[in-house]
Amino acid sequence: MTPPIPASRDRLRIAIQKNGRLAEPARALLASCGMGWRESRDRLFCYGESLPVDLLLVRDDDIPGLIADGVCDLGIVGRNVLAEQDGARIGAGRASAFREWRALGFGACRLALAVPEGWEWKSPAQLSGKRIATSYPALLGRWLTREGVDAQVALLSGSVEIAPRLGQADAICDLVSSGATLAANQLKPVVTLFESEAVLAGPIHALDAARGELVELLLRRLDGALRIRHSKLLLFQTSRELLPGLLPLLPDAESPTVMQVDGADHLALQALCHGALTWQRLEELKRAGACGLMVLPVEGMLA
Ligand SMILES: Nc1ncnc2c1ncn2[C@@H]1O[C@H](COP(=O)(O)OP(=O)(O)OP(=O)(O)O)[C@@H](O)[C@H]1O
Ligand SMILES: O=P(O)(O)OC[C@H]1O[C@H](OP(=O)(O)OP(=O)(O)O)[C@H](O)[C@@H]1O
Ligand SMILES: [Mg+2]
Repeated sequence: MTPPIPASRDRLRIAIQKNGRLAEPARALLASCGMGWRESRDRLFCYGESLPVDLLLVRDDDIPGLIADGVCDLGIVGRNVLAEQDGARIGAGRASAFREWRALGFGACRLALAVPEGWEWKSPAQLSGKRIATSYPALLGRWLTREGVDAQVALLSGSVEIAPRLGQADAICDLVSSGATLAANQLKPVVTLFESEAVLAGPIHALDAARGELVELLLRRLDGALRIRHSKLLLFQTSRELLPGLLPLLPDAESPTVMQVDGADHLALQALCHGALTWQRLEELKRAGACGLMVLPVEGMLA
């Protein structure tokens, strides 16, 4: 049965992308914080069953506005979208209404200025009097002002890379990840304006007490989930004599616990490692005197 959208605002509401690049990773991250949902048949709303936290499934561009209007409390969105819309508000003389609360470590990309491959790029001054196509007029405008460049901005909502070939623009400013789309359109990136990743966005001001408590709980779980995301628990045994030679091989280990087993000389070590524990690393540890090496996944962590 389709769950009704609760009117009660003592539940928390988080907006995430319905479809697109951030949709699945955002859901997976929230699920790793212990959230489970019942989804409406139209796939626009998810009723939180394990916590009083519901999801709104929307276009990513709508997320900052939903937070600004108080329709939802938090959202998961690209920093690029958040910064662009904040810049647009400020440009229109309005106050900021949302901000980044946490960086989430996925959806990495950059906003870059790209020019035709044949251009010999020397400096931003070359763009004076040129037309630049972009979906990010506020971020581009801020950069042009800072560089003192007087260029024309052509606003496009997608397929920006094709604009120079269509004679619609001389250069572009768009998101780049692998660079494949630029290369396919005979363009080259020349300046990075902005580094982006998915972020948890929320209002500028703290939420009221009831929802504030729920947010605190969620943030504690989220911080734990983010910390252990790429982490593993490493266990091994060694002798007291060899331990000083092993510790420098674990620069990414968080406060290793050393325990004594079978008399003074025999030790067991347990450490949460944040870097990759490759076969090569394990073999190096073994050569340095570690034995009984074990790598275990970490399901949860509460500091
Ligand atoms: N090539 C890329 N690689 C990695 N992350 C990207 C890339 N392109 C965009 N992103 C990030 O993912 C976010 C969502 O991108 P997506 O293409 O799904 O958005 P969209 O087409 O605007 O979706 P919607 O239908 O929700 O409006 C972007 O705002 C950006 O933060
Ligand atoms: O550097 P790359 O790895 O090639 O990625 C960059 C492309 O990815 C995004 O578009 P997307 O594929 O989401 O299509 P869109 O035009 O619908 O946004 C972005 O707008 C670029 O066009
Ligand atoms: Mg969008």
